[in-house]
Amino acid sequence: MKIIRNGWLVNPATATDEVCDILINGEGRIQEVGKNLQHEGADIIDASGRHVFPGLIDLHVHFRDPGQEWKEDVHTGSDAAAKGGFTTVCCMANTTPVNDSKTVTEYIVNKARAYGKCNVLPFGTITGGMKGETISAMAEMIEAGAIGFSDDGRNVNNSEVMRIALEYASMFGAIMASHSEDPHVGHGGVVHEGRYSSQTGLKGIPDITESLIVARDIELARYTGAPVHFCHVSAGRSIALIRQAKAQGIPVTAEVTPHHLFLNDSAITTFDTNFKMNPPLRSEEDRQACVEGLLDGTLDIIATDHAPHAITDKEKDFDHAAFGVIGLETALPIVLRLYQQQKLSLSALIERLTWKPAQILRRDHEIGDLSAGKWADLVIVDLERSTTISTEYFASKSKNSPFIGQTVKGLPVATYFRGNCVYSV
Ligand SMILES: NC(=O)N[C@@H](CC(=O)O)C(=O)O
Ligand SMILES: [Zn+2]
Ligand SMILES: [Zn+2]
Repeated sequence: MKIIRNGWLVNPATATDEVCDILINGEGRIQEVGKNLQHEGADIIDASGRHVFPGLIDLHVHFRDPGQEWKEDVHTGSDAAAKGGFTTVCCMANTTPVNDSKTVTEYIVNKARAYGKCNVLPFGTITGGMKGETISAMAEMIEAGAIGFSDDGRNVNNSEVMRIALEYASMFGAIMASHSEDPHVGHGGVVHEGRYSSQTGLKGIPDITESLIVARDIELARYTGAPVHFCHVSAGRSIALIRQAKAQGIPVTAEVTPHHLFLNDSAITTFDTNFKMNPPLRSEEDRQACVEGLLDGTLDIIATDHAPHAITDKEKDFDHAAFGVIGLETALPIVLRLYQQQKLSLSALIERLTWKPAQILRRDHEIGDLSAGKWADLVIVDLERSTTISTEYFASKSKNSPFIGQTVKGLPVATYFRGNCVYSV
C-alpha cells in the first residue's frame, strides 16, 4: 500500500481541485481519496507543495517499433512518456512493417506490457499495407488489442474506402483517426504556403491541403453517422469547419499539438529542420485559431504527434529532411503556459490531457480519473520547477525537438503507473 500525501489533486473527472491524500492498494488501484488517510504499514510519498494529476494520455505518438528502432523503440518511447508524465500513449501504425495485422499489434502490446512503464495502445492501419486500397484486418487487430485505426502519415485518398472503413470501424467502437492531407494540393511542399514560403523560396503546403479533407471527412461522418477523430489540426479553416460540424451534431473530435499551439511559420526562416513537420507550422493567425479552438472546445484534446527521427534524417537541407518532431517530454510544460497566461484554468487544461482523451478512447471507466477503483496512474508535478530544454533532456532516442533552447516551467517530478514509480527526478 502507498499513500500519496498532501498533494494538490487536480482531477477533472470529479471536479476535484484541492489538497488531499490518495491511498493506493497492492494491485495498483486507488483505494481511497480523501483527507488525512491512514493505513498501517503504507509507504508514504510526500507530495506537499506539489500538484497531482491523472497520468497524461497521448492519442498520437510514433514509436518506430518494429522496423526503425534506431529512432525509437517501445522501451525508449515508454521512458520518454514516463518522463513527460504520460501513462497511456497510442502509437501510430506507420511502422516497418506497418501495423495492419494481429501479429504486429500483439508484438507491440506484449513488448509494452513486459516493460510496464505505461499503456501503449496501438492503432492499426485503416487500409492493408497503408496503401489506401483495401480495408485492413480490423477485427483481428481489435481482438489483439488495437484501440483504433489510422493511416497516419498518409491520407486515405479514396473516399469510398474511407466511407466503408468508417462504417466498419464504428461496429467495434474503435477510433478512426484522420491524417487529413490532400495528396495533390501542395504536393512536394515542405512548409506552410504563405509569407515565409515566398521569403525563403521553400515550397508551400496551403491550409486547404488539410481543410479540403477535413471537409470531406466531416461529410463522411455526417452521412455514415460514424465518428471521425482529426489528427494534428493546424489550420484556422479546418477549425472553423469542425466547429460548424459539432454545432450540427456531427460526431467529430479533434486534437491539436503543442507545437501548433505555440509556434508559427516564422520559425522556418532559420532553416532549422527541427521546425519541419507535417502538417507544417502555420501562420500566426492559424496558431491563434488553434488556441481559440482549444479554449472553446472545438479542439477536444492535446496530443503530441511525437515523431522521432535520427540526426541523419534531420541534418539535411530543408527540402530533404524528414517531417516530424518529438514531443512527449516537453508537452506538459509547454502547454502549462496556457495556465500561466491565465487563458485556461489548470483543471480545464489537464482535462484535455487526461479525462477527455480517456473518453475519446472509451477507456474512461479505468484511466484518466483518480477515483476509488481506477488505476493509480498519476503524475506529481512541481509547477515552479523550470529547465532550459537541451538535447540532454530527452529520454527519447531522438532529439528532434522544436523547443530546444526554450525555458519552461512546471515539470513532472514523479510518474506512477499502476501504483509503481516509473520516473522520478
Ligand atoms: N508528423 C510528422 O511530421 N510525421 C509523422 C507522420 C504524421 O504524423 O503524419 C511521422 O511518422 O514522422
Ligand atoms: Zn499525421
Ligand atoms: Zn503522426
